[in-house]
Amino acid sequence: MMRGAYYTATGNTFLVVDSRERKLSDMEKRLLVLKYVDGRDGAIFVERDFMDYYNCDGNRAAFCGNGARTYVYFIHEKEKRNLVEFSSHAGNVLGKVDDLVSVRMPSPRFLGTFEEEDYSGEIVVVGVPHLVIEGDTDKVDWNALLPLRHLYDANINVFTVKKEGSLRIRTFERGVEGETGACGSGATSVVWLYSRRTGCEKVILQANGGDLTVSFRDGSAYLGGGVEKCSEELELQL
Ligand SMILES: N[C@H](CCC[C@H](N)C(=O)O)C(=O)O
Repeated sequence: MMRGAYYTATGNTFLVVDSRERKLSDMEKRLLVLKYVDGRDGAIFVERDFMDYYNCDGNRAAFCGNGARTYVYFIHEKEKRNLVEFSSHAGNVLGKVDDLVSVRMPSPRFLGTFEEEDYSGEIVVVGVPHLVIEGDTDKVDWNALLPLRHLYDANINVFTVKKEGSLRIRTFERGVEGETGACGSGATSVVWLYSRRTGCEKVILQANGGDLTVSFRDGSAYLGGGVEKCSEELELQL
């Protein structure tokens, strides 16, 4: 019997499966995702020292920043540890619980710029690919952006600078195929570009589901924010 529960990380919603005692096959993971994610954005498989992540469409993604923060929160809850180190398909992750739940993110990689009819921006990988577009977050037409979502097989982030060090961000997530409450790797992609442009080393992002903080220290990007458990424990039938 596998046990799980639902969590939200700044509005990014997840099924968390406690797989510390029993590793599941890819087929078993896909089955649990399609059966139990039930409208959340994805599923986090908490394995011993490893996080596996699936989007709600049943496909694996290499990384999930808010998912990594939820992994850290889960281990903190169950094993009473404030420092949590684990690996993922995008490399090792260091996590910490203090007033925020924070993780060191995979190093951002710049892939280039894009220029289409009405939109232009940059392509950044933070474990997973993101398009970053500076624009009016009050007037986002996701339907008009769908061709870009598929052309680059990437998540799409639109951001506005509210004031120095304070951004508004909205994200359309691959594998959810819709706008989510927040996206940690997307937030990190946006801030990495903004920081290279302005030198700003700590940024608060207002996502739909709450605030995320991205800061840079010793060349690494750290993502911080809240995490909440929002259901009782469930018994998951394979
Ligand atoms: N919400 C996640 C991103 C999930 C990535 C997934 N949507 C994909 O790239 O396939 C985050 O907080 O980083």
